[in-house]
Amino acid sequence: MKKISLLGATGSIGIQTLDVIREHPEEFSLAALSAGRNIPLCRKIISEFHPEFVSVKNKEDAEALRAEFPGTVFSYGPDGLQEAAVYYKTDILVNAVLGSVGLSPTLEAIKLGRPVAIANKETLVTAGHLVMEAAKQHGTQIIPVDSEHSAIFQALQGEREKNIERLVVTASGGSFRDRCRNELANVTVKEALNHPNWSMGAKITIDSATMMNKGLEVIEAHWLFSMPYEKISVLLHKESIIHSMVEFHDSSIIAQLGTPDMRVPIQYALSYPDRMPLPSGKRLRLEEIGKLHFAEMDFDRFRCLRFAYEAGKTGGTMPSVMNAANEVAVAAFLEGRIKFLEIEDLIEKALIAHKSSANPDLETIQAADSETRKFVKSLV
Ligand SMILES: NC(=O)C1=CN([C@@H]2O[C@H](COP(=O)(O)OP(=O)(O)OC[C@H]3O[C@@H](n4cnc5c(N)ncnc54)[C@H](OP(=O)(O)O)[C@@H]3O)[C@@H](O)[C@H]2O)C=CC1
Ligand SMILES: CC(=O)[C@@H](O)[C@H](O)COP(=O)(O)O
Ligand SMILES: [Mn+2]
Repeated sequence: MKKISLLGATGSIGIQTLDVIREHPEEFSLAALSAGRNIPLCRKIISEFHPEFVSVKNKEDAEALRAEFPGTVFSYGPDGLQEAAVYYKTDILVNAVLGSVGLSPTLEAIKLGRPVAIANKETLVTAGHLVMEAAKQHGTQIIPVDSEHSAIFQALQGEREKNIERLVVTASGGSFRDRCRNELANVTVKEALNHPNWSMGAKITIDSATMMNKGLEVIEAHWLFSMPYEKISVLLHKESIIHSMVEFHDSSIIAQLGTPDMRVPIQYALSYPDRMPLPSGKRLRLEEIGKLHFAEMDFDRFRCLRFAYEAGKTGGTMPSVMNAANEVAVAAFLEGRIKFLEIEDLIEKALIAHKSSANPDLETIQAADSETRKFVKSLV
């Protein structure tokens, strides 16, 4: 029985992680969780899974829940998130919280040598050097949950790093993949949230439409697989059937395929190195799909992807600045305060205004993050 600590239990990845736990009651149980503001859902999860420890965003919510569930320990805020991540009875942390708030709890779990199944891509983008260094130092396993990185991780099983020619990260193209740039000026939030293949949280769905999601994933791949940016390519693949690939020196390409169902990479991260059935999952039938399509990435159409390669190559605090600017800009777009194309304009302004500090520690990263948030908010 693997006891799980789940950060972001009320989100898209969190809910699908609970689906996996529900399908395998003999193998997995939920020992600790964190939620944000969705208290009705949090309440339902507690009633079904009986976790021992729960953290929520606000103190008042924690107090109300404590009165309702006297057998559970409650906490709140950033400290609570951290306590949930390192809860002493858990065997693995699933980090499915949204945004750079996921960084400190991940680092704390790594220091305990606790395996981390990582969905929260902002952690690796902002502090990949600290995360991977700490994981090496403490012998902690970092297992990717993001579908592309899970695909690469699976394709690399039994392979040697020295034989890799390049990683190929596939991209669906997002909600506006069939529109040119001048058709994007007045797109609505509702249109942007209509992803062609995946059902995901709002923020990542917008990131997918701007191609920032792929930018974050390129940086994530750089750290997870210690691969130089020159050896990471992005390929448009509109069906999201091939979740990513690895090309080797001998020209062989190994790909991982499947239906667009995040429960598969989540379950693989939990059962790794084993595999388990997923009874309610739909099997891929290529004969029903017929054709798969591929196209080269256009960096002028998708400017955010260019920003991400540049920020990643610059390194230091630049990826944190890009990420923080993106988080603020996407939130402003979702609230209807800016237009879609202003997301990339704001990110560009933040990147231009910032002078990167090399090899930053956690405090420097957090300072760059909060200064950027202030700067971008002042422009919105
Ligand atoms: N969705 C997907 O298919 C994929 C997501 N990812 C990554 O996984 C992460 C989560 O994505 P997703 O599940 O879509 O996001 P959602 O927005 O659906 O869920 C986010 C979760 O984080 C919680 N949360 C948000 N802000 C805070 C905060 N400040 N403090 C504490 N908890 C907070 C939310 O709580 P509440 O709702 O209760 O307020 C919710 O539980 C992201 O980094 C994303 O890029 C990666 C691959 C695929
Ligand atoms: C499910 C998942 O991993 C997402 O990151 C997904 O890949 C988004 O798809 P695109 O960014 O390719 O549109
Ligand atoms: Mn992904």
